[in-house]
Amino acid sequence: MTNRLIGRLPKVGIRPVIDGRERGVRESLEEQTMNMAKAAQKLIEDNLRFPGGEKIECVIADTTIGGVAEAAMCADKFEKEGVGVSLTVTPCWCYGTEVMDASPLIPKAVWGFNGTERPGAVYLAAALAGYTQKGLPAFGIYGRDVQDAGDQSIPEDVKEKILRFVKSALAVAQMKGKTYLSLGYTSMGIAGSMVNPDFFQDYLGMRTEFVDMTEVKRRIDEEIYDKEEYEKALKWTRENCIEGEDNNNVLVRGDRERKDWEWEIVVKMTLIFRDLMIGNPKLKEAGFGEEALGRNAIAGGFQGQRQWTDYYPNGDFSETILNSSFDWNGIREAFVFATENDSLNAVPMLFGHLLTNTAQIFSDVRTYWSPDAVKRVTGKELTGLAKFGIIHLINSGSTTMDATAQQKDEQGNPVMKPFWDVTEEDVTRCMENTRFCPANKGYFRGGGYSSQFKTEGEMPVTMSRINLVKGQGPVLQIAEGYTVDLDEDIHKVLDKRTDPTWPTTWFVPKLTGKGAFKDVYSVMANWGANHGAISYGHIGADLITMASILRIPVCMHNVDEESIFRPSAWNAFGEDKEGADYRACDNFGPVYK
Ligand SMILES: C[C@H](O)[C@@H](O)[C@@H](O)C(=O)CO
Ligand SMILES: [Mn+2]
Repeated sequence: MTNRLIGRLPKVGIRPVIDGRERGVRESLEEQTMNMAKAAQKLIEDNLRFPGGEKIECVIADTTIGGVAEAAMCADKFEKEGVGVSLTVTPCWCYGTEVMDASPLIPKAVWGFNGTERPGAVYLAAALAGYTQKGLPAFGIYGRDVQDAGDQSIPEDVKEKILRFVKSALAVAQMKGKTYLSLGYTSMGIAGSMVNPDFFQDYLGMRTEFVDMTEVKRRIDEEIYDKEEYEKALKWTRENCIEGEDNNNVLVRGDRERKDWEWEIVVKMTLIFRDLMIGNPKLKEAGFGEEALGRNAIAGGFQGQRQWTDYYPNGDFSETILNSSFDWNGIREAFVFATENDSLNAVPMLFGHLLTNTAQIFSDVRTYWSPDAVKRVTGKELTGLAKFGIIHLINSGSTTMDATAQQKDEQGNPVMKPFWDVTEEDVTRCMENTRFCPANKGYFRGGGYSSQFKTEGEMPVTMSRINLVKGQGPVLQIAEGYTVDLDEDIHKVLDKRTDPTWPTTWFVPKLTGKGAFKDVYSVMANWGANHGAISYGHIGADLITMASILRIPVCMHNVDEESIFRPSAWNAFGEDKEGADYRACDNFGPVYK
């Protein structure tokens, strides 16, 4: 993995299951069944990638599976190969529970060919009944239109479901066994930064590691970082990061000497945060074997406020750099790193990163601006997508530079790309459109630099968030929408009354006219905490699928009902999808408990 995580990348295991009756039936089906497995493999390998850029690998069982012995041989192979996701395929009748995948920890789907010469779909129904009865929820995939027996193509609706399942299940498999690194603990009484090890362990299969912020200070003082990289990083920062206006009162402003020292500290903090997450072989060469190992962290967060920031430069610069798809070493996979150690925002950032392979935005969900309020303070009307009101996403200068909307696709549209598609020009534009302003000393006595920019373009995005509810457990909320580029004269007035040293994204959710999505105000009012994780693209349906694999119910979303894809067992909990989701998640409980 690019970000040097320990452990193999999970593979996708494909199980071609077959009618085991030899002397005619089985033989006539061997080729067609294996071909389905090969077609699924091609579809998956051609379309999906890991966030580190690696190709997805599929493993097909050595033989078709006609009964229990062959199912066991397949399970054995999958275990040796490190399979983390299971897809069973078949065109025909098979012996439901005899050929089933009985491993409780691996997400499962079954694709039954919709033909009529052989009963693939009726097997699917029998198989899913078995999975449900045994408490192993599985996704059922069954094309809408009947295909002829010889047809080896995969219909579009089946493709969509296979890819949605595999993408979500691989995201789940990648988190398992990895770490959330909590640097410091609770920031300003924010509940999400009271990192809950039971949630991580039971629902995500993850470890939580706690490191006191004094460790960062020790590494600064004892120079435990790669000094060569530090010189390179500082030079790059001086040459490429544009220092913004100092908005502090002249009486509290730092002089040039202090500011230069702060730059040095924030660069060191960035190296140290990263090394704490994933280790660094260079530290071993320098005699720090223990520090060289890191903590296998797939996500992390830094408390910062207040003990650290009252005394030392804040984490904004480091958080921005880590969350961006590039730094002094070039273009690379973005890290998932939460401001204020809000682990319940880090988790949806991690979901978004694993589902889209792109950098994630961390923001306060700060203000709902109604059209009337905007008119009152600016004298101007909101128009276009913004006309029913906007939500101000902004945090203390810690957001990924990928969110400047300066990365462009081939048509010149603003996008946020997986790092392997990010170009040098994209990086230059992101940097040119970002200022690093001396931090607001009222909040940050120790100074530091906050990234400041405006998301300058219309992009489809999805905001999400996990909240923990005592007695219920975790719930996920999802709002698909768009970033909007407000007229500069409206933006300036609204931004100035908030904090002109921070990065701003103007967000408009898609409205449905009902419930939490009745209007923009209701979305803001229904948001469960002060933060949101914002991911490029409309990924609500993928998040819903992923949440169901993890047994996390979704309490609010604006995704079309037709795109909701959950294990077939959810149908047994009633026709109202939201209520059924809660009941099913409660019934099956967290996967790793
Ligand atoms: C500087 C302030 O303390 C901010 O960090 C604060 O408004 C928040 O971001 C709260 O989440
Ligand atoms: Mn915040």
